[in-house]
Amino acid sequence: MSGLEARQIGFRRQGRWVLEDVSLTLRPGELVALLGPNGAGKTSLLRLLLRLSRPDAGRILLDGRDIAGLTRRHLAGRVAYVPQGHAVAFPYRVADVVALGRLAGGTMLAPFASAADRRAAAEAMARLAIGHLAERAYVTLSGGERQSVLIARALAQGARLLVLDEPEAGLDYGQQRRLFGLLRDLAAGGYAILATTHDPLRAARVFSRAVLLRGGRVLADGPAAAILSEDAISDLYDRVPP
Ligand SMILES: Nc1ncnc2c1ncn2[C@@H]1O[C@H](COP(=O)(O)OP(=O)(O)OP(=O)(O)O)[C@@H](O)[C@H]1O
Repeated sequence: MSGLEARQIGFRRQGRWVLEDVSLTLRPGELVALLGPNGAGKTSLLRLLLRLSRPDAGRILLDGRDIAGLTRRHLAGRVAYVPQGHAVAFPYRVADVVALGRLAGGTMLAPFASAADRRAAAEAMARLAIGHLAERAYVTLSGGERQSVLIARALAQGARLLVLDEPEAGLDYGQQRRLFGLLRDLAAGGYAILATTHDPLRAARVFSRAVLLRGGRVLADGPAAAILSEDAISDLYDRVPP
């Protein structure tokens, strides 16, 4: 299968299963929301998919191959991570932060960006309409601008699977609308996108699929509009986990 697949993942921390029997697929063209109350295990799952942690049970496959055996370069060429904009503070110009994506994908030979790297970074910035920020220092940007830069960095990386951690955090309404419009366009263009979100009502409208996680287990997985009913949302957030 082309894409990412978690098969019956288990993840233990301090003698407790943080994730148990979690299966999930992410295929080209899908825009998948990962929802769940605080502590449900969303971040832990993202970290496993990005190979930042190793599962204690089950396997994670990328294009049918276990990610445990892939080179860092191969993985970064396929899967890009977009952290929360306010969580990272690069001490660089915006154009350099975007070009860092080329380094992650192994297409840029450190420490200098080639003409092709600069072109890829410029294209990604144009796509996010942030070309005018290229010479600004990243740390001086607003939350929305930072989020756009981090998505541009992921696009410059060349990976077609994007994993985003609460991309709407800290963005005003207009910026959120533009962000989700962009994610939809990318999915329509064949990108596979998985994003955590704390906004089930928007997820029902915008995402093609939703995966509901509670107490480290998958509660539901299916078409976002169908499974994010009012009852399902209150079941997800209002019931105390076992
Ligand atoms: N390294 C660790 N050691 C101990 N407990 C951990 C560790 N990592 C995660 N946990 C626990 O696992 C559970 C899931 O955490 P996780 O951060 O994945 O949840 P989350 O769904 O992302 O929550 P939030 O919405 O608050 O960000 C929490 O109870 C957390 O305390």
